[in-house]
Amino acid sequence: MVVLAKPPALEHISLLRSPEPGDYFEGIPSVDLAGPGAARAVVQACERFGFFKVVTHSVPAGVVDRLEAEAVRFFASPRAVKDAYGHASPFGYGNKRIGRNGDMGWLEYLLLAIDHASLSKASPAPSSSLRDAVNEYVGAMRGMATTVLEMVAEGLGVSPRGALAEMVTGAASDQLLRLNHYPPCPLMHDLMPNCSPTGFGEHTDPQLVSILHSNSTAGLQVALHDGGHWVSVPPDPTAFFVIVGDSLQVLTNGRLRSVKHRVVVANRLKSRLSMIYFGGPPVEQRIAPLRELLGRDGEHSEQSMYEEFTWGDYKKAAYRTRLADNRLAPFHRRQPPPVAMPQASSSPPSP
Ligand SMILES: C=C1C[C@]23C[C@H]1CC[C@H]2[C@@]12CCC[C@@](C)(C(=O)O1)[C@H]2[C@@H]3C(=O)O
Ligand SMILES: O=C(O)CCC(=O)C(=O)O
Repeated sequence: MVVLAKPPALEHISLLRSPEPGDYFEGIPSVDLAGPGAARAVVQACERFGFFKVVTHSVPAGVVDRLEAEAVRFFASPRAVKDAYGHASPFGYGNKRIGRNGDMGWLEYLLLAIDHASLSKASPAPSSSLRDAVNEYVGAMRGMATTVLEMVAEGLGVSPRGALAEMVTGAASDQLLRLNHYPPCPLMHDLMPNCSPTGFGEHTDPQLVSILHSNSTAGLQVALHDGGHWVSVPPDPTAFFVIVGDSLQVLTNGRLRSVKHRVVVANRLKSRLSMIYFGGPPVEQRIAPLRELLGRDGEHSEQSMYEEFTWGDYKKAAYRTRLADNRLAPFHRRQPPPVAMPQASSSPPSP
């Protein structure tokens, strides 16, 4: 048996089967947020996939292009310059290491905290032009997150319509932006053409919603709720992708489900560049199913599937986990014992 050694740069990075052209999944729902029936379409997509594509939106191309150009410039700068922006812990520049517990991927990134509507002082800004581009981009993402969450509320019959949206746009909300750069890895493809390095390992996002944009290099895969198969998402730099997070799953008592996703670095020539906005609530926010979804006026048709927690509790627990862990599992309520059927006195004893 021939055992091929992984190049040292790839040590600790797991390999995935290289996707084939036929792996592109064409069934990802597309939603025009301004179109008729958008609220229903958003809820349906979130229930079925926990993921959808926003096709018609009002984010000017210039806002995306400006941030993308800043990101390209930053990632092209010398390593020493990038390292000056901190080894992401959690904010700042990170290279291969994700989180604190040993996860590694074939990428470099800049993870930034957002205070209300602009880059937080806790996040180092590589340049004032990058800071401006981030602030402008985050403004657009907050707008889109608001629309999406208002539609979720409307589609589920929750009032007020802003109940979910205000959790991520209020002054104390906990928002993040990550710029990811996945360089190609031709050496790996020469060694093992059927395998590709993991760019970003499988995980669900802890927040309510995440909004992803990428250039035209493929790599994103999502796990289908129906069967758990991994499918490749066709890239579309004119669109945005909305990802349901764990907190929205709990707030809707499991009606909308967070989606597992990952990135595989399969293009041997071109970098993938992605920008992802994470909409999280204030630290003190109680995360529990919305009252309307548990039945009204004491007519308790449905019980909460989760133990109650705050976003602060969840985040603290999340930072102790590995990327692929199921972070909601510890908060799942155990099913109440089944109610015993009364025995009819005339029934014969069971054998
Ligand atoms: C192993 C990790 C890495 C975490 C924390 C912990 C579990 C979940 C990861 C994420 C996933 C979504 C974005 C992020 C920013 C988040 O909020 O949770 C990530 C964070 C990080 O990259 O630092
Ligand atoms: O780069 C991508 O397409 C996905 C990135 C991602 O999942 C993340 O940054 O949490």
